[in-house]
Amino acid sequence: MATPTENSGQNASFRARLRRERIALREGMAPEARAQASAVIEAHLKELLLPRLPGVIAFCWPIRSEFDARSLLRHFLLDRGWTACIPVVEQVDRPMVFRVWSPDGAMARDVHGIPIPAAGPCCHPDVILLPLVAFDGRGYRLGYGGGYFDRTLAVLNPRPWTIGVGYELGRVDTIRPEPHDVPLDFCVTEAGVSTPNR
Ligand SMILES: Nc1nc2c(c(=O)[nH]1)N(C=O)[C@@H](CNc1ccc(C(=O)N[C@@H](CCC(=O)O)C(=O)O)cc1)CN2
Ligand SMILES: Nc1ncnc2c1ncn2[C@@H]1O[C@H](COP(=O)(O)OP(=O)(O)OP(=O)(O)O)[C@@H](O)[C@H]1O
Repeated sequence: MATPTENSGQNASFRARLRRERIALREGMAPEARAQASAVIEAHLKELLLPRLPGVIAFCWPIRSEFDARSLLRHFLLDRGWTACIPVVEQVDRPMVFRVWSPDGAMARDVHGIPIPAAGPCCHPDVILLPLVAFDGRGYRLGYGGGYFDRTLAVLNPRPWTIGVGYELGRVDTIRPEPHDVPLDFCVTEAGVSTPNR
């Protein structure tokens, strides 16, 4: 029988392989297919968010062909009273902080080279849009393997609503969750809004 160390080693290589595979699939999407799926995702996010009272919403600056939430924010949320913010990695392997973003604000880069607002107050999001590399039916997600969202959700009090956002090509039977993985409240893809079944 495998020891726990062997199991966690196998899990780590399974997750690393899944990440590589699903990032490659996403980056290989045809531009028209991505645009079409993105428009549908945006419509589903509107269904989910617009009936709510405006609050503070966190999103990630899109990299590596992730869904781009900026049009939703610019055209539907900011002028209805929502405030947008972006997670900032200030220190490697530490929880992230959130910095208010506005469309015309200056940008800088975090320690991983991801665009972040150059300045601006910190805030506490009510809702977070989390990019998905892979996800499963129980609402567990894989990102780029930094553990940043799990670390951040472990310390955010009150806990924001978490909405995983990605393409159907990220869906898998199981990401093989580990004890630190925090499940999502919702997953939104071009196939619709799903409430994870746990
Ligand atoms: N657009 C976007 N921004 C985001 C996230 C995300 O998923 N998407 N994050 C979600 O949590 C956080 C950053 N997560 C990261 C997790 C791991 C690595 C990382 O290990 N980078 C390696 C190089 C990776 C590579 O070569 O591709 C490194 O910097 O050494 C970077 C960022 C915050 N910002
Ligand atoms: N709450 C936590 N406290 C301490 N370490 C953590 C915590 N959450 C995650 N980690 C560490 O981060 C590592 C990477 O986590 P994981 O593989 O879940 O990343 P990910 O969810 O894909 O990344 P990201 O959130 O950055 O997109 C884990 O192996 C674990 O060691």
